[in-house]
Amino acid sequence: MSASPPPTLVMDQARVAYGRTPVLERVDGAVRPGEAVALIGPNGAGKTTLIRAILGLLPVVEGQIRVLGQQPAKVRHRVAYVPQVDTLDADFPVSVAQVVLMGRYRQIGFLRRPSGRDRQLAAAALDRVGLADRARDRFGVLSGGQRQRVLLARAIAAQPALLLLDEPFNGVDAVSQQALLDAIAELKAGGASIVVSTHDLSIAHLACEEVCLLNRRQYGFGPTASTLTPDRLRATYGGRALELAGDHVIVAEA
Ligand SMILES: Nc1ncnc2c1ncn2[C@@H]1O[C@H](COP(=O)(O)OP(=O)(O)OP(=O)(O)O)[C@@H](O)[C@H]1O
Repeated sequence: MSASPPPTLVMDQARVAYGRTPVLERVDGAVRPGEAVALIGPNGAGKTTLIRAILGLLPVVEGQIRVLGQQPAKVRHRVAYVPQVDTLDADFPVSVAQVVLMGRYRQIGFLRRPSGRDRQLAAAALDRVGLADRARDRFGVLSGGQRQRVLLARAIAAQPALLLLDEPFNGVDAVSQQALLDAIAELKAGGASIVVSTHDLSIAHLACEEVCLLNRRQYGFGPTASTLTPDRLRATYGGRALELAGDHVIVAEA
């Protein structure tokens, strides 16, 4: 029997702070190649903060976070990040193809010209999210869901070992949601590890082997089906109303 591969991401009693203010405590867990974990928690729980710590942009003041066995900042070139789409300036005058090609810059360096292979990888990534026909369009004319798919294509073009997605399904229609889910499944099949923050628990059931329940500290980390229990969710969300719909648990935000 072959040993399972080492985890891409390990969090060990991690505590993350903005200056002196701790935002997250006792975060623990591991994500292996080909697996995805959903970060679940209410507004202000610290999901974006954890993503920023995994990127090496915020200090881990106690415990540790390791990516590919190293400090996050040292392996930043192996990690791709898809920010919340509404944090971006849609008026920036750049084409869809140029946005995707930016995913190659960490590999090629900002001063070198992209090679034919870089352009091929970028074109294949745009095709993967179903937007090959929009390559020449200006990024800003696309819908929010389409922009989210372009940003995922930019991340795919980087061929990351670890992909971090911050609420990629917010305000996205069913077509874009399926395109994002398909692309995530393909990335996992290729051996990438994925961390995705989401308010939509059905996404955790559809796309993630594991979930990490957060609200300033960790309320659970483990296999999706056994960890997303009503009791744990109620604890994570501070007792706010929960509604059970078939397999999916919907949290009604107060
Ligand atoms: N730059 C900052 N300096 C100080 N505190 C911050 C900073 N950014 C965020 N915070 C605080 O950290 C806490 C967690 O915020 P974070 O954005 O990580 O939550 P989140 O789970 O991603 O929320 P949402 O679901 O609303 O995006 C919040 O209380 C927020 O006010």
